[in-house]
Amino acid sequence: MSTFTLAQVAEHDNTSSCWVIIRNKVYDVTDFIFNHPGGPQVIMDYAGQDATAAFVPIHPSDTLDKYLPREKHLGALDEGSTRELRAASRNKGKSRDELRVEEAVKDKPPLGRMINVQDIEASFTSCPPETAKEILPYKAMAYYASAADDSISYSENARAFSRFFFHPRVMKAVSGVDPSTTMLGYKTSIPIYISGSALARLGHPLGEANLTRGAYKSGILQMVSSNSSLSYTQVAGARGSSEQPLFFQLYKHKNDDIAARCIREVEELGYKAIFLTVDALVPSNRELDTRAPHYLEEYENQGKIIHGKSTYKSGDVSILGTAGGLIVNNDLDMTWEKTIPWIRSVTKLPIVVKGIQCVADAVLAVEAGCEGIVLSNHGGRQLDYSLPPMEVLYKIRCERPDVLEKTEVYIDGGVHRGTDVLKALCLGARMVGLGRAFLYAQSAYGEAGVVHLVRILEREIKFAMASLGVRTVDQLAPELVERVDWQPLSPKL
Ligand SMILES: Cc1cc2nc3c(=O)[nH]c(=O)nc-3n(C[C@H](O)[C@H](O)[C@H](O)COP(=O)(O)O)c2cc1C
Repeated sequence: MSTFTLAQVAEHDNTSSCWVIIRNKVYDVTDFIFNHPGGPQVIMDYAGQDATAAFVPIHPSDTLDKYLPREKHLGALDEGSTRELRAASRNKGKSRDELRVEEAVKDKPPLGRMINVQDIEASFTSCPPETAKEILPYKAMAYYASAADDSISYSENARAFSRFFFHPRVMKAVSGVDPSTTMLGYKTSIPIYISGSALARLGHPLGEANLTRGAYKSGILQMVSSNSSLSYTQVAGARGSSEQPLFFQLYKHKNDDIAARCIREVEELGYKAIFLTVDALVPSNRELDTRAPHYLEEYENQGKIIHGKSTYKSGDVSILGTAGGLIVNNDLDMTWEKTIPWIRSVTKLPIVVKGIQCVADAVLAVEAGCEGIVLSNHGGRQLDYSLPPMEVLYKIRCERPDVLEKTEVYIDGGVHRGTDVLKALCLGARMVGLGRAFLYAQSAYGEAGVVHLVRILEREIKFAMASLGVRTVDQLAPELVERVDWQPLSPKL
């Protein structure tokens, strides 16, 4: 095997020839941008250098084997350079942000103090530290919490639930309330699932494995992101048993062969359904995330912008942010007529379309024969001012209730309470997904946090079901909720 010195790698730091070091191995990533989403970060920021620390939390361990041709795996660093890198990393010291996180982790409240979903999420500015956002490295917080433009859809997703009130029924037998149900035929202990969200390892070294194990222990279902930070094999390997169902969220690659390989891979690994994401094909404007490197630079310099020394020069603003690079290869030309039959030709797995934002598309998904749809605006992270999914669900209930009979309808975005879940089920949703809440729970408390989050929601759901006068989820009906045209005095955000 060839060996290289640090100086030799450093020579290749231009756009016509980009080499990087990852875990002491040397790779030529010049064309990587074209082959794998996520390439751009490595190329732009780490050409000629050691990219390990930036690469590892974002890319699964099999990324380079899968997407970078063998001839681009150049060899290893020589022994002297490896020692030099090791010494440099020992001497580098901790960043101010790393020290802040260490302190926050020490002060983290015990899990038992977390009595609702908001406790786990907590605000980034709350003092003393109140868990997830505080214990997250700034970059992870900015990526997880960010939303599009002015975050209007993000806040309204949650607020929409405040416009729905219950008509509880009394004198109904409700002992032994049972919130279990099924999704695509797979059993779940409560009607919530983990919605596929990228890069769980930014928040916790075990990342998606925390979600998978937590889902197993609490008996709920998990959708795994195309952009998970563990490989699809590693996530499947984290299952509590080979019977534990996993669903796969697909960003369809523009190259059909690469997309087909991905679908076949997850089918062989035992994933049970394809959730095709259709609402986030192009990078969106998430300013908290875009600003994160600038914020960190100032934070590390105790608030000072060191002019002339900044790594971020004028005209250098990239809205790609932490994950923009992950979706640069998406198929932008998907259609109902072409894409759904194409996926059917590749796999026998059920197809669910994730990211339906209006009644017309819900109808088209049914006509295309999809086994399910997710009403979602990507947690308000894509197109600001897209309607809250709860309002879309209400419109479907009013205008095309047949959709709710013909396919399974799921909803996500802004869900924080058991009552939110039940309002959606009353209107005809079968299941409700949560994205950020699970990322925060696993970041702050690992697998135990995931189980705890499910327990919180289970308690709230059971309480609300009994109070509504229903014993099983199939008794939740539209008559039990009413949409009001006024807003509570302090609607939740
Ligand atoms: C950090 C983050 C990453 C996400 N990554 C993906 C993804 O890779 N694929 C996808 O279809 N949706 C992704 N989503 C959207 C979620 O699946 C889900 O639709 C959304 O988070 C629901 O809103 P909530 O966070 O308010 O619960 C992501 C959401 C977040 C917050």
